[in-house]
Amino acid sequence: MTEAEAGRRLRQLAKEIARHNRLYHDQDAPEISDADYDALVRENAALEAEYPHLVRADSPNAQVGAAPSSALAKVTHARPMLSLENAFSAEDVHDFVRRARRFLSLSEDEPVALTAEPKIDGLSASLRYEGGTLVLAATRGDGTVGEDVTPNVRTINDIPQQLTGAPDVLEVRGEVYMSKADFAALNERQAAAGGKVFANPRNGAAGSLRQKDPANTAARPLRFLAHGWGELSEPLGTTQAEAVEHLRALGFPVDERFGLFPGADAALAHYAAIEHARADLPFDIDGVVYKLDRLDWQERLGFVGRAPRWAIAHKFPAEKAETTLERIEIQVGRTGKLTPIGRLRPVGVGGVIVSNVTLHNRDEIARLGLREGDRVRIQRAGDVIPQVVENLTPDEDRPAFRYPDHCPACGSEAVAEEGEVDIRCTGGLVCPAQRLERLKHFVSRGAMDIDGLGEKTIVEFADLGWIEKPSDIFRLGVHRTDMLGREGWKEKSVDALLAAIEARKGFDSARLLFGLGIRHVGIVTARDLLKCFGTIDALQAAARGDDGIAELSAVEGVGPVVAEAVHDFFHEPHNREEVAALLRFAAPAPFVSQARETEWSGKTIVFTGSLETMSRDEAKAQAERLGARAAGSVSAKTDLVVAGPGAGSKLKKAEELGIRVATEEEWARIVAEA
Ligand SMILES: NC(=O)c1ccc[n+]([C@@H]2O[C@H](COP(=O)([O-])OP(=O)(O)OC[C@H]3O[C@@H](n4cnc5c(N)ncnc54)[C@H](O)[C@@H]3O)[C@@H](O)[C@H]2O)c1
Ligand SMILES: [Zn+2]
Repeated sequence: MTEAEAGRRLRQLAKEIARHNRLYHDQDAPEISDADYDALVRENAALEAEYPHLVRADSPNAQVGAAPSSALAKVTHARPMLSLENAFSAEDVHDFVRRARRFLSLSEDEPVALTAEPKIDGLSASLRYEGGTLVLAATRGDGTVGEDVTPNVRTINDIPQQLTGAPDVLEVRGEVYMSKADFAALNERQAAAGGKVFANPRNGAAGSLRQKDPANTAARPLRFLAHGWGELSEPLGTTQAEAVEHLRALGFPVDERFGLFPGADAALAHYAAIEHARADLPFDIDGVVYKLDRLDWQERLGFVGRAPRWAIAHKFPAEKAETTLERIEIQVGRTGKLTPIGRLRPVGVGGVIVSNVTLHNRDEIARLGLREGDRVRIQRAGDVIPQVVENLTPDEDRPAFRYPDHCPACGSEAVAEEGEVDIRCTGGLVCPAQRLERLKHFVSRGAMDIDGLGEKTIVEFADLGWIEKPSDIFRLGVHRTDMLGREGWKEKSVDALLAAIEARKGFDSARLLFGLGIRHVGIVTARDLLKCFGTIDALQAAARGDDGIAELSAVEGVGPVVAEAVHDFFHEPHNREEVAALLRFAAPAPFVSQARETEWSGKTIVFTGSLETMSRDEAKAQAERLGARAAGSVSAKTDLVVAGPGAGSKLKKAEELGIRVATEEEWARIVAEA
């Protein structure tokens, strides 16, 4: 590599690592595995070692975490909260001890005692007690400035609010984490409620702690383990082990596997024991942390860059194995996304038998050149789904795996959106894989709003084969007698349901169009489209015309991505048949714009963060009724930003541009008063 190339690569790495730091630490939504992330960091460190004069001011090597979120108040730490240097082998650990010896000028035979304990995969928190009372709790943030999470931390049972016999000023540092079982249950609840699903317990814990509303944190089962301290008005002991024992005596949970060892070899044996127990621990760990026991030595060693010289994290290797990829199968998700799954000849990896791997998407299959029958190396890291990391029998002459261009569940065409790797089935209305989601959406409050047709009933009727597609809802009357014969149905409830359905004939055509569930077509876009074309029939004709996409893109408020989605939808014959049936049975009313002339007419409003009393679509519809336009991104032309909890970059941008920001409550007042 030439020097110029090294410089370019270092710049790329700085940018790339900073992006992953934001995704991981700030948004709690990593895109790559920790092992892949660590590889980028190591590549950066190796290049910096080779070209020390090229080390950048924004070197990832000198940074901790990510800047604190603007949604929470900032706290400047009394003493910085650091990261840890990593070791990946026993040799790295011996090196660490050798470096410390040299730094302290110790003789060869002077023993260097080490503590060793699990490295808990959570997020660090600093708890400040004054006069024995918890007064402040903060996240690490970028190490210097963190986020104030005091009210949130008060909801964690493991953390004492009051201490007896503690130093006047005591900052306890440790890990806020979520157990594996609580994490699985949280994700299940989040998925059922259509909320954010977390990649791992660490992200789940971080997302749960960093809430604007502590009531949200209280609803999440968070725990705490102490492993260190910050500012102190008097020392906790003269050694790490003494100080940790002191914290335990004050009432802080300390992991039972914390131990003191006479030297590196004994500490490494403890590492092996912890690694062996790893799968059975109730929480995720990603390594073992060793610390020099003597605090006077810690003091002298101090820290360099972003990490102390007296501690190191010995990471567990990702677990790997080799086997045969027997088949590649395509699954269709609830939202129509096609996902390739690899069926393997079963193989043991780190104590479990693995027979399936995710192959992610079409690009990943192409990148690895995978075909059925290939020998592959697979990796399982923590509790994540195993993945293929290497194709051991690549062969460019054999034909590549043919990725389907039709949905295996319904035969509709499957397409990728511009710039997207995911391939999706376009036959949403008729695809059995997407049936329940589509039906639920169709009858939902913002769409056809059919009373009495909840999720449970939809599942019941779908199982009976009475409703497969939305138009079947309007033909439910033919099953009236059968319905009456079913448990839980009385004449009154059956007739109420049939009347509610009947009442939706001749209903709002924008709501019907929205109810079709065309990708990217929310209620506002549905109105924009109908404002221009008048009826769904006319819209369909335009979408199918020679210049369909261009014609749709020309509509105010509709961009090329939406235009393409609408075009793809009407291109699919299955969908056209279903739309024709719906127009026949539901006979929607022609579109009438409901916008009023108000002080908000012609203004642009952006909604960001989560809204609690209304759906995003309802909020946009409200804006429309005031004659305003709901936009997706903040620019100098934005007139108002309505920000709910969790608002991120859009809120920040609004603040930078000096744009008016309102809470959901204030927005409700604006709507009521306009
Ligand atoms: N996948 C991604 O995109 C991505 C992005 C950024 C970071 N990461 C992961 O995060 C790591 C870097 O994050 P980091 O800077 O927080 O470093 P780290 O998590 O590897 O180590 C430092 C942290 O370990 C914690 N810790 C847990 N148990 C401890 C114990 N017993 N004693 C002392 N400290 C303990 C402390 O909170 C400390 O801040 C990477 O190694 C990577 O695995 C992943
Ligand atoms: Zn399909």
